[in-house]
Amino acid sequence: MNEERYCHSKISMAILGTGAWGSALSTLAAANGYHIKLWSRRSCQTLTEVVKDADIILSAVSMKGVRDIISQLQLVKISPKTILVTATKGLDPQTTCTPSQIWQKAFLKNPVVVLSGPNLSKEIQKGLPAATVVASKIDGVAEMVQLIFSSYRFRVYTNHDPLGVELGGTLKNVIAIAAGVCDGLELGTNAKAALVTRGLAEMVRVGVDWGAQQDTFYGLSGLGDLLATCNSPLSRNYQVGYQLASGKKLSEIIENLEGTAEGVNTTQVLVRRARVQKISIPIAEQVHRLLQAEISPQQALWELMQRDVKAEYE
Ligand SMILES: NC(=O)c1ccc[n+]([C@@H]2O[C@H](COP(=O)([O-])OP(=O)(O)OC[C@H]3O[C@@H](n4cnc5c(N)ncnc54)[C@H](O)[C@@H]3O)[C@@H](O)[C@H]2O)c1
Ligand SMILES: O=P(O)(O)OC[C@H](O)CO
Repeated sequence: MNEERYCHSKISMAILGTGAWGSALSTLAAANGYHIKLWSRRSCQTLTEVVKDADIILSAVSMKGVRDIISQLQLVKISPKTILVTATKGLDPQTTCTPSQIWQKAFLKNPVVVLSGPNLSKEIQKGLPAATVVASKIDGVAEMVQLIFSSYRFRVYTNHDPLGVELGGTLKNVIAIAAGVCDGLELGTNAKAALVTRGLAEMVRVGVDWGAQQDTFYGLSGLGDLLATCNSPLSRNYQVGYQLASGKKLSEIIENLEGTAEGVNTTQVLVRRARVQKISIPIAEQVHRLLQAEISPQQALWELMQRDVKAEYE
C-alpha cells in the first residue's frame, strides 16, 4: 500500500462538533492530508462560512444538539450533492428516530452516511489501532468517506445497512451501563458474559423490528462496539453504570462526567419504543428503572435472575 492511496486532499470536509469524537475524527482525516474546517458553538467562524463549498459535512454533535444543528443548516444553502455523515450515537426523544433518519428527512436529496464502530476516542487520539464502519444505501458514497478516514491505524469498512450500523452503536450504550453495574458490583466474568450476550439479543430484537439487518449486529458496529464499550472504563456509559453500583446518584455522576453518556437518554427512548412495539428487553428495562432511581443495582440483578425460565432462542 502506498501513502497516496489514502490521500485525496482535494475533497473539502466540515466537521460539526469539536467534542471528543469530532476532534478525534478530524485528527484522523488531517493525518491523511485533508483540509478540515471545524465548527462548534464557540467557533469564531459562522456555520455558513464553515460549510460553504464543503463536499462532506460530518456531524459529531451529541444527540441533544442534532435537531439544533440541522435547523441551522437548513438556513444555509447546501448543495444536494454534499454528503452528510452522522457520527452521533443516540435516539431522538421526541420521535424515537435515529440521527440519520432525522438528517435524511431534513435533507431529502442529500446522500447520508452513518459512521459507527468500536471507537473510544481517547485510544484513537493516542494513535492506537482501531476499525470502524461507514454505511450508506447509495453505492459509492460510503466508499468516499472510507477513503478519507482509512489509514494504517484506522481500518474503515463499508456497509449497506446504515440503520443497523447506527442502531448497533446506539443501543449498545444501554447494555454498557448494565455492564458497568455488573463490574461495579463485582459479579464476575460469567455474569458479564451472560449480560453482554443477552444484551446483544435485545439489540437484535429491537433492530430487526426497526427494519435493520440481523447480521449487521454481529459486526463491528454491533458486537464490536458492544465489546469495546462494555469492557472499558474509558466508556462514559460504562462509567455511569460502574458509579451507580457504588451508590452514587445519577445527577452527581453526570455532573462530573467528562463528555456525554448517550445511553442515559437512549434507555428512556428505547424502553418507550419497545413497549409500543411489544418487544421484550428485560436488561434495558432494569437499566431504565435503575436510572429512574426506582430500584437499587442489587434489585435490578435480582429482577433479571428471577425471571421465568425460557428457551435461549424464541
Ligand atoms: N467520544 C467517543 O469515544 C465517541 C466515539 C464514537 C461516537 N461517539 C458519539 O459522538 C457523539 C459526540 O460524542 P463526544 O464524545 O464528542 O461528546 P462530547 O460531549 O465530548 O461533545 C459533544 C459535542 O456536541 C456539541 N453540541 C451539543 N449540543 C449542541 C448544539 N445544540 N449545537 C451545537 N453543538 C452542540 C458540543 O458542543 C460538543 O462539541 C455522541 O453521540 C457519542 O455517542 C463518541
Ligand atoms: O464513551 P462512550 O460510552 O460514549 O463510548 C464511546 C464510543 O461509543 C465507543 O465506541
